[in-house]
Amino acid sequence: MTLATDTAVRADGVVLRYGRTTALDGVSLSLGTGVTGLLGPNGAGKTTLLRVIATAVRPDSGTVSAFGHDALTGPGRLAVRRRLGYLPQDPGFHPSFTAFEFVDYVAILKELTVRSARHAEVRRVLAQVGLDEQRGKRIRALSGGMRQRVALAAALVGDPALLILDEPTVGLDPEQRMRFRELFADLGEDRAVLLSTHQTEDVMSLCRTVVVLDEGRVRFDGTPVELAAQAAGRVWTSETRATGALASWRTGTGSYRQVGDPPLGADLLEPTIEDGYLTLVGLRATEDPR
Ligand SMILES: Nc1ncnc2c1ncn2[C@@H]1O[C@H](COP(=O)(O)OP(=O)(O)OP(=O)(O)O)[C@@H](O)[C@H]1O
Repeated sequence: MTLATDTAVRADGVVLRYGRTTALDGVSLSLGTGVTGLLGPNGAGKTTLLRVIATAVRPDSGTVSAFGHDALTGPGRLAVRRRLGYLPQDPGFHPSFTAFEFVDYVAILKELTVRSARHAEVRRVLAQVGLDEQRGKRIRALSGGMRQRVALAAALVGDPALLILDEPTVGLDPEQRMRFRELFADLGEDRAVLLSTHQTEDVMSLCRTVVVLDEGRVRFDGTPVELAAQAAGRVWTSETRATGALASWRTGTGSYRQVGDPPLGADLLEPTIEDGYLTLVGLRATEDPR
């Protein structure tokens, strides 16, 4: 059974504990076609949530479904895995494999059993990430950015309808980040892409929706513009540093840019997505100390 709507993934009330740590504390969200950004401070539960949706770990409670399949049953899990591409933080490279051999190995695990068709698919995904010339190179000889591309190629095998990417642009230089951005935007045109990142610019330029996770809970779920609007009326500029602001720094022009509670008559600025994020996560930290 598949859902008639655009919803690719639905999670409801997902709880996952590691011993005494509650990594996910009742997470609900749904993902449709397009790129969804997942933002959150270190330890917020982003990787855990991606692993749950990628069926790599089972939650203690709650439900997860993808394309209408219950991801927590055996047959449902298999159906989800067949539609899924997952780029984990550590892809488990074997450094003496070539790029081609690694992606081919992943393709075998993805049940592409006919050798000629599988090799054609491996060449296709390596070309898609711009690595056709390097496919015979050993992974140990590739730069960090190229290794990330190999990992992305592996995730793209079989043209999955759901792509889960855990901090794929970490450690990339600006030019490579731009290339990845272009690729993710293309990929998001006809599939659901869930992208965990610390790069608010990636979210602003790419994502249709953004989810902010903090201490295992969804703090925000909306558009990037709506996230920026969380800081409306809370960003201002002044000649001196304000005390008690969430953030305050001297800009290149010599004046201070500040986020927090502005004084009366403050010279307000247009908030960015980063300001919105800081307002959400920073305020929680000061209002609800646990
Ligand atoms: N295998 C594990 N065993 C025990 N605790 C874990 C395990 N994995 C994660 N945790 C804990 O669960 C919480 C959420 O971790 P998670 O890695 O999902 O966060 P994150 O948002 O991805 O962080 P980061 O941005 O640093 O990657 C943290 O407190 C972390 O220490």
